[in-house]
Amino acid sequence: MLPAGHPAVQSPKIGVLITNLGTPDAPETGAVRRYLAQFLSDRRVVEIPPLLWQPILRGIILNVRPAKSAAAYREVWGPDGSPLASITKAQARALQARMGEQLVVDYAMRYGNPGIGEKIAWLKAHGCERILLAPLYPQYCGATTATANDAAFAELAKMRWQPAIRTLPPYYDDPAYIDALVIEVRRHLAALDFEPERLLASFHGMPQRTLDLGDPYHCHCRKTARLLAEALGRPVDVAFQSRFGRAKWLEPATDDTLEQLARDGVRRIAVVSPGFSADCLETLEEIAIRGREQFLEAGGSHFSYLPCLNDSDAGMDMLEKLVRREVSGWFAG
Ligand SMILES: C=CC1=C(C)c2cc3[nH]c(cc4nc(cc5[nH]c(cc1n2)c(C)c5CCC(=O)O)C(CCC(=O)O)=C4C)c(C)c3C=C
Ligand SMILES: [Fe+2]
Ligand SMILES: [Fe+2]
Repeated sequence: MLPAGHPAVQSPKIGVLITNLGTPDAPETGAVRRYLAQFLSDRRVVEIPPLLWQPILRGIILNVRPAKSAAAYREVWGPDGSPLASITKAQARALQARMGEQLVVDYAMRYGNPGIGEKIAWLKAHGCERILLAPLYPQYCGATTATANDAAFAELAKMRWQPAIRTLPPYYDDPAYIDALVIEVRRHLAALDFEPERLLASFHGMPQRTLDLGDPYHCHCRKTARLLAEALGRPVDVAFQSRFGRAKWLEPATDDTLEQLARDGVRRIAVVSPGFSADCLETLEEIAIRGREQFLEAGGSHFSYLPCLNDSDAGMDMLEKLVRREVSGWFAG
């Protein structure tokens, strides 16, 4: 109890920084090259010694890939820019509206703009003495979750007077997340004009070596899919997309799986990407455009890509719940 007449303890201002991977500023070769140079120089993403990797990256990849990727980005670019950027911005806005003045909500990107360091500095300058870092990856991966936190801590390393920090844990098996997926999958399936024979969950891949070294990502993806299948009461197939480079990646690969299913006689399929909190190049171009072509060319007749949680009511209910849980210990009692 506070002594009579003692002013109530003031809660310090709390910031919430949601982060995602990042995206180029424009669907043009130069912008994509700058983005890929930053992304693929991250040693959490490509774990090849820089003396070996940088000549390959600068000599080959950054000369060949940006033009191809820019063309893919143009296929999905919207009036508000890259889908990943516009959806992440909408999520931050919706979360701010739900939290009211209790919290300052902002968003940042690990690669490209707006950067994580700049937003941490901004939140601190605007009086946030406590900041929740929320990398929006349900499944933990060193190449996504950890590197987002690294970028924030690199900014803190420059500060004499740091804010206090919490990081959002992975939420791959959190009932709030599974519930949100179930609501959205059911809603989108109900709107289809066909009944899919199979539901495929396509997660972003990573090198097999990362799993062998102890990264929990693969296990997290598998558990999400199992819980989703149990909650939906129907089987969910799992595959890993977006293979990059020559090393062995997690299997089965989404493109091979789509072709194989069609060859095996599956005609109608729905694909969902539970590992992406926002639709992006990897879902809208690789799955919804190219995946569809692959499946139909291999003999399928009906294909539907079910959107990510994005800023849907169910997705925002989940995010609000996860964030409230993390910051609740920060309010003066
Ligand atoms: C959701 C989790 C993700 C993991 C795990 C991940 C690992 C990973 N990615 C690459 C290489 C690339 N990824 C690219 C795009 C991209 N990746 C994710 C998410 C994860 N990546 C997202 C959300 C996006 C889309 C960005 C957008 O602008 O919409 C790309 C760039 C696109 C391209 O040129 O094709 C590359 C390259 C590696 C090597 C890796 C694991 C180590
Ligand atoms: Fe990726
Ligand atoms: Fe891709």
